[in-house]
Amino acid sequence: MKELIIATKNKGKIRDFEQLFSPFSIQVKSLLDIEGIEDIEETGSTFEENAAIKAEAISNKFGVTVIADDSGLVVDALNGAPGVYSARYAGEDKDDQANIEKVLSELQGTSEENRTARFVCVLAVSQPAKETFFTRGECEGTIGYQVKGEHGFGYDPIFYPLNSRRTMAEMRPEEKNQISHRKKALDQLKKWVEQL
Ligand SMILES: O=c1nc[nH]c2c1ncn2[C@H]1C[C@H](O)[C@@H](COP(=O)(O)OP(=O)(O)OP(=O)(O)O)O1
Ligand SMILES: [Mg+2]
Repeated sequence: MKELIIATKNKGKIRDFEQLFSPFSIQVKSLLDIEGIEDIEETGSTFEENAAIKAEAISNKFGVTVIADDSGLVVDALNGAPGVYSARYAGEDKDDQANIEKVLSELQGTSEENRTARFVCVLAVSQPAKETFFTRGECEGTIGYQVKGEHGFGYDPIFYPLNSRRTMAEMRPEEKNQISHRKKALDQLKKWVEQL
């Protein structure tokens, strides 16, 4: 089976990608499969910049094609926060629960119609001797008032996709992967993936 390296250490993303790539018969390899990869500092101020930093660091190190995913939650009432800082919103230790609590507390007193938000996923593709390119997917929704659901990761337990009465964490992985920002970003890579 063909293999593709995704420059991530996030187990939730890895599970999403394993499922999203399985129809293409592509085996996903992550940074958890390769020993001794240090955390890559995400010094950019956009999803594109951070995705490129991650993809190029690993692609240059091994001389192979690499995809990276930089993603996050953009909340309108918080002027776009946590955005590119989603993973580190409540501190450097990247604690999903603490991040969720911080978003809910910042939104205290914000009415239902003002709780609009979207998940954004930018994929960067870095190939030897080629220029890095990007795709982007977004999933619109609203932020709830409490955590609900056991599936998924990150902010899934407080995110209601548009027209859904369930949070993303209440959906089975196959359901999430039909509507997610990650799925939409990967859809735009379909032609490229098929020629791998
Ligand atoms: O489908 C999702 N469902 C829920 N939450 C999500 C999703 N997609 C991204 N998120 C959140 C998780 C994390 O708080 C941030 C990503 O941060 P981001 O830097 O891209 O990833 P990360 O540091 O966890 O792993 P890595 O950089 O190794 O890929 O957005
Ligand atoms: Mg990160």
